[in-house]
Amino acid sequence: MTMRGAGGGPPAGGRMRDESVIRAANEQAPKIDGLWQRVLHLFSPYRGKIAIALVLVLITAAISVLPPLLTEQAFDVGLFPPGGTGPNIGELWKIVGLMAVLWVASSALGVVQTYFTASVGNSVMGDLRVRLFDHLQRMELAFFTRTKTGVIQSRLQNDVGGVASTLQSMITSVVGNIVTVLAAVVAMALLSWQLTIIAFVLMPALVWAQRRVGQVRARIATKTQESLSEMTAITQESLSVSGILLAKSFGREEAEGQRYRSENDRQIGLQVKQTMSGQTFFAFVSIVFSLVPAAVYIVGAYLITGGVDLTAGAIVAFTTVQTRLTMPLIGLMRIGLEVQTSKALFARIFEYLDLRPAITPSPAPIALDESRLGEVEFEHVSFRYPDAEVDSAPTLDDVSFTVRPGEFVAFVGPSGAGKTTIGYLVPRLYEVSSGAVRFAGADVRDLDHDALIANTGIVSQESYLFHASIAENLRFAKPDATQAEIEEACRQANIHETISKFPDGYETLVGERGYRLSGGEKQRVAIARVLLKDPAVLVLDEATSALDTRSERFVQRALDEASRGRTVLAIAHRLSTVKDADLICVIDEGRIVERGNHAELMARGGLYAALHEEQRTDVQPELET
Ligand SMILES: Nc1ncnc2c1ncn2[C@@H]1O[C@H](COP(=O)(O)OP(=O)(O)OP(=O)(O)O)[C@@H](O)[C@H]1O
Repeated sequence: MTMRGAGGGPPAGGRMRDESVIRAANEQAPKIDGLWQRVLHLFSPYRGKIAIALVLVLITAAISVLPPLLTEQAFDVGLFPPGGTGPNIGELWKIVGLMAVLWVASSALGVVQTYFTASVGNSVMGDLRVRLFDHLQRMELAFFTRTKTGVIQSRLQNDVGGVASTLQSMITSVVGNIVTVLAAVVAMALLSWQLTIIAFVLMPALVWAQRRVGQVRARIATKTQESLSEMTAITQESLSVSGILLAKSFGREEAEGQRYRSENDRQIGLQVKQTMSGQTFFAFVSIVFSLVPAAVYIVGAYLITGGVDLTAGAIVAFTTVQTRLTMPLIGLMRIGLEVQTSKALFARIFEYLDLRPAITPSPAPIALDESRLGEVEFEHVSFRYPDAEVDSAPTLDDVSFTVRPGEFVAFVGPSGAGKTTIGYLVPRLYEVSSGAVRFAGADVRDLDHDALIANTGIVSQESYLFHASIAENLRFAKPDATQAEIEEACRQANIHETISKFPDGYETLVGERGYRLSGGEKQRVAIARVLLKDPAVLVLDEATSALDTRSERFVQRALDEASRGRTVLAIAHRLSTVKDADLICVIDEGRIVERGNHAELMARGGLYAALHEEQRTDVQPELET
């Protein structure tokens, strides 16, 4: 059984408001339990590749320990053999040859290992992106009405993209560097344990400082990502066709540019702050490491004076290893810092992944009863939008009606009365607050969701087309539609002739959101699209509103034709389009205040008759011109 009612539903992720609002008050990264376990879990499908990469890392690391030890040999056996007999050239060649072989082998292994890490890192990032995309698609409509599109896009692109480098470096750089460092420490300890202590005496302090810097950077990273979100949102809003149209028609380009510039300035500031927050620390680390050889010479001198057996070769080899250790050690600290910083990004990604859709398909769905297909019933339905004030009047209040298969039921009433909302509740785009919506006799909350969607078609007030060809837009409804089917649907929607006249015909690109088409053309393509889907129940929300009188007549006829044998719930402003409806429900302030056919409602002399009169007198002057 699914949860009933918006109030009884899960604490919908949906409850989350626009992130700029939440974060303004709370600039911390979201708290996610078991964050690192979850990050590690992302790698589990790639265990095999990771194992290969790690083996390669270990081999490379093991190999890298040998050359410094060979350096000692080169000095103490090859160049300055005991006894002062001069260099032993034969031995030196062998040692140098072995060194060269080891360097070639370690570089070759490095290339192969990079392939494995890059492939795992990118695959994990790709999986995360797809998981997030799929998850967001399952979120209820209300989530999208309250969250800026750009903010959603930014989590997918900037946050997931931002952790990419960390994902890759986590696999090998961490393990690789740890192994290199450990091996080097072992080599150093073998050469002289006393000098090793000197070399690492400041390490604990550096690790502590690194953690502090990491925490600061994580906080800055959260702000940076929020700012990036905001920038994406501004770009998405201002540089979309609708946005640019609005800015141009109101002469607001400069103001929009200013909005972008000020967020951009904030972004630059944060990026610089983020980069600089680590710089001082790493400058300090570099100084410490650079001073170690000097300290080693001094301490070495004291040790030799004190009777400790230290050869020149051992000191040179020690400082060679120590210098070679510096880069991996700093690398490790950098990764540590990067991982801490990426925590903020991972937290943002998991925060979205943890959002629970307020509307979920029933776990035990009821199969659609084909014999009752076309029946739609509202049973004492009350509804309040999830974001509406709790004590506000409900958008729909105790709405009940029954539509039998093949009937044409119209919903009319003043603007904002709740007509569109009724249309949304049929395919369960929102959950009723109380009462029930029944489709083919079953509660939509219990019904097989795919069957419900497959048998419902909506032509909404604002028809949305993808930036693709007309044919591709139509095939969205039926991917395997033949050209003949497409043309037939377009003929019914009275758009075939128009499309045929376009130079590219059905291959014409409609432009972003269909802006290359006129309002009427776009509307008719949208109608053709739903006709191609051929659903048992059609919700027409002002489907003919964008059409001129002549075109409207054609489409109306087509819709009448398409409505035959189909249940239609028509939401209309123009009462002329619903005169022949089997039932007209007059909605006012969320309630059905009158119902009946046109003649009955006219005879009643109530709201419907008043609206009719209003429209008749409104239309009159237009007809006279
Ligand atoms: N996502 C939403 N969140 C909160 N309130 C909403 C939302 N969508 C609509 N409303 C409110 O619900 C009420 C009913 O809206 P609805 O779109 O159903 O009206 P309508 O009768 O179709 O109006 P119109 O004829 O102007 O299209 C309105 O007061 C509107 O402001």
